Amino acid sequence: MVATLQLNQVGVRYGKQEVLSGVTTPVLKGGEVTAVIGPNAAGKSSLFRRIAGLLDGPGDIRIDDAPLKASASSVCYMPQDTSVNTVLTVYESVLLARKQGTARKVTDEDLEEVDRVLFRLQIEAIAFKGLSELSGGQRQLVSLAQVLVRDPRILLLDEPTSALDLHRQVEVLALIRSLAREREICVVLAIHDLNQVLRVADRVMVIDAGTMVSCGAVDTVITPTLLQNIYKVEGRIERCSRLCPHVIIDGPLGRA
Ligand SMILES: Nc1ncnc2c1ncn2[C@@H]1O[C@H](COP(=O)(O)OP(=O)(O)OP(=O)(O)O)[C@@H](O)[C@H]1O
Repeated sequence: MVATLQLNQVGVRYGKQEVLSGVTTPVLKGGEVTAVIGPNAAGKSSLFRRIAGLLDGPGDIRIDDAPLKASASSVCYMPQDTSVNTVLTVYESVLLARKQGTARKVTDEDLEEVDRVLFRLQIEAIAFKGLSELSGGQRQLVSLAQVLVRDPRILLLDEPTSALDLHRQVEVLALIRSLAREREICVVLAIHDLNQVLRVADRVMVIDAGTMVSCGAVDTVITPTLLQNIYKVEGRIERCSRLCPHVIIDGPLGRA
């Protein structure tokens, strides 16, 4: 069955401070990638934590047309901060993530799935390294392995490529996109690089100052007006010789 996610008037408060309010989306469908963009401190991570069930707040979150509480196990969330404090190896941590929340014994299928995910992320070579010995980029790839191995229906990725080199960014985003299609899972990812958004996303949600200011097809949302209004820069969207759209920034607003 194709996964679905829908938000209705969703908000987040920290104590008395409201940092997000009234986020309402159309039904986000499995097979699609939705990019969440917006300036620093706009509320993107808070939205992810709310959908992951880590924060309470107003509004209704429905997964596969059921309330979040009934289907929380379908959601896997990769936070922005992937720092670790553990003596586990990469392999152990990914296997533990696979078993998370269950008391059952490890099966051959679990081991095969761990191998498969490490292979797809091309991190088999570091499988038996300790997590504390990894570089920032390696740590981010392992965090990604830890969520992918759980076979999520709703995959929430908060800046999953921020520590990766360009080659890895392109590969990982292509992998995420093909996993969304293959497994019909609903992927929602926060990402700052608008050119990567143009490559990977089917839909874009823009969060600014705690509200959702638009949600729609990539080419209708990523426009010179968005660059001006949200990012305060002058820019254009142009197609390269292979007809792929690219964002070109001319400079800060008023000084281009
Ligand atoms: N645990 C917290 N307690 C209180 N306020 C918080 C907490 N976490 C975040 N905030 C505040 O909520 C607002 C939104 O933060 P959030 O991390 O959701 O933004 P973001 O859009 O993900 O930003 P960035 O792009 O910089 O990662 C900010 O003003 C931030 O200071």
